[in-house]
Amino acid sequence: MVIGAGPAGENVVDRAVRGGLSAAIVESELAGGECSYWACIPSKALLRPVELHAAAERVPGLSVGRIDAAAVLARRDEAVSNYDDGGQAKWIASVPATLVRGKARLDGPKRVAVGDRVLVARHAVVLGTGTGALIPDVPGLAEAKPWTNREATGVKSVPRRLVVLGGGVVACEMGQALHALGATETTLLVRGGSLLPRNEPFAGEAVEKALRESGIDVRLRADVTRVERPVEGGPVTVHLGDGSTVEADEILVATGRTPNTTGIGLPSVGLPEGKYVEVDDSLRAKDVPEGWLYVVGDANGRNLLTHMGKYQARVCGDVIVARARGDKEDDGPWSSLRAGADGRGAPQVVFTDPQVAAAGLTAAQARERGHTIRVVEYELPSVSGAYLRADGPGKASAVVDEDRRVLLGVTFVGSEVAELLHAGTVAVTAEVPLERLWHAVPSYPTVSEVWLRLLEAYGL
Ligand SMILES: Cc1cc2nc3c(=O)[nH]c(=O)nc-3n(C[C@H](O)[C@H](O)[C@H](O)COP(=O)(O)OP(=O)(O)OC[C@H]3O[C@@H](n4cnc5c(N)ncnc54)[C@H](O)[C@@H]3O)c2cc1C
Ligand SMILES: NC(=O)c1ccc[n+]([C@@H]2O[C@H](COP(=O)([O-])OP(=O)(O)OC[C@H]3O[C@@H](n4cnc5c(N)ncnc54)[C@H](O)[C@@H]3O)[C@@H](O)[C@H]2O)c1
Repeated sequence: MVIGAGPAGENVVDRAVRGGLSAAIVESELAGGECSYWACIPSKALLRPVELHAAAERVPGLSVGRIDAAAVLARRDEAVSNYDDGGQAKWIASVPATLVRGKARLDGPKRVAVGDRVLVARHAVVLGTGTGALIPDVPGLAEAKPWTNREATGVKSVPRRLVVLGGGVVACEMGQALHALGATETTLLVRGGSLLPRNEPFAGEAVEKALRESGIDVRLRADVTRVERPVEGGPVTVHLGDGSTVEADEILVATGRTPNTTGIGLPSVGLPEGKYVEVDDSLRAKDVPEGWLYVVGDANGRNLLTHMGKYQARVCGDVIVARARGDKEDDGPWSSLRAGADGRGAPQVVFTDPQVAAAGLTAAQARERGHTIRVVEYELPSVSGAYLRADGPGKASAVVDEDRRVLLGVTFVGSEVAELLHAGTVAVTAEVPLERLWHAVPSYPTVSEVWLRLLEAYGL
């Protein structure tokens, strides 16, 4: 029994059925989850024309017209299947698995209640309930009915004046997209001293510079004290600690996520509500007797990314099958029955222009974990391929483990660097020795030649 048909829950079902088990999946909203309708898919549909427009403008000889916001929103609607999950329901049926519509809650060991029905699992129950937007406890904010990722990705009419709270991935991506689509007066109120604080510092700096150059007002160390919206649907005023105010037509809250673990019966199995559910590397919830409860995706708080949730789901489905069969389990770090990649620094792309693509550890994280490291960097415009593409500014960095001469992490910042990332994920995950990486020759003149330049910068 799986609760939540987001990308993580759906993939558990797929693996469990492939392994010979039967499965049912309960969904209270749309099969496909947050990712398909209000997160990854619509946000990237909105960002793609923005990045392409900027890329085309950088190439001498091309002149591109204005972005047609109405056409972009129409394509977004197509990308989210007009908020109709018929295609996903069909896919679940084809697995084959049973889709149960309704809000599920645990009702004691292996028991799942949906309305007045109780379904009993033979082997396991898996939670894949995801997260919702976290609204910080700022006086007046909740009453002002702020936009979350849902309203921002589902935007029908772009507000002229937009204020965004936050400086993480959602704030940067949606701030840039909405600004380019018509929010000419966009202000980012960032609590900390930089954007994208989980990445290498040069990444946040590059995105900040690009946002500022496009006309977005980025205010770092902003202390939001109070929000007012006296008339519903009217303008909103944000008060800051220094006495200044920002007035806008809409306010978007992008200050992180909160797990959907309240009201789903966790106390009936001895677990607290409203927290990420802690799991072991086989995705089994800790402190549940007989180990029948698993948690995948955002709800376990390990890595709030679709691809990592799907990875955990593949592991979890296979674990449930192996345990149902009574197979002997290899529990080594690279066992297919353990989510060993989770703690090594998940690959992630921030789809702004410039993009930020990173895998493994940042230099700061590597130092914190006690590694002896050396960091090498290279400017992307000095790579022939990037120059020919007229990619504009960009930079790559690699964190080298000096004891083992392998890469612990890589970061690329620049136009459309997303597709450079998987080579980095492979090198970091497979712990390819630098001396062997030296023989992986990048084609000329591609942007991938930055790999060669990084190794040369290291001294090879
Ligand atoms: C704006 C935005 C953009 C993002 N972009 C990216 C991106 O580009 N790449 C990326 O990797 N990640 C991205 N993410 C993160 C990504 O959306 C999440 O990591 C991903 O959706 C998590 O998948 P999940 O299956 O764990 O949960 P979800 O996608 O949240 O799905 C959970 C499902 O469970 C259902 N559910 C919850 N409770 C119950 C219940 N009691 N009964 C029945 N059903 C229930 C929900 O209705 C939902 O359908 C983005 C996030 C946001 C907010
Ligand atoms: N392209 C992608 O992979 C992608 C895109 C969007 C979201 N996501 C994932 O979704 C998750 C949520 O993204 P997010 O941007 O909402 O969260 P985040 O955790 O990335 O960033 C939250 C930001 O809000 C700030 N903040 C927190 N509380 C605040 C407050 N009270 N006032 C002002 N600022 C405050 C934090 O300092 C931080 O900068 C992330 O884990 C992210 O990885 C991924």
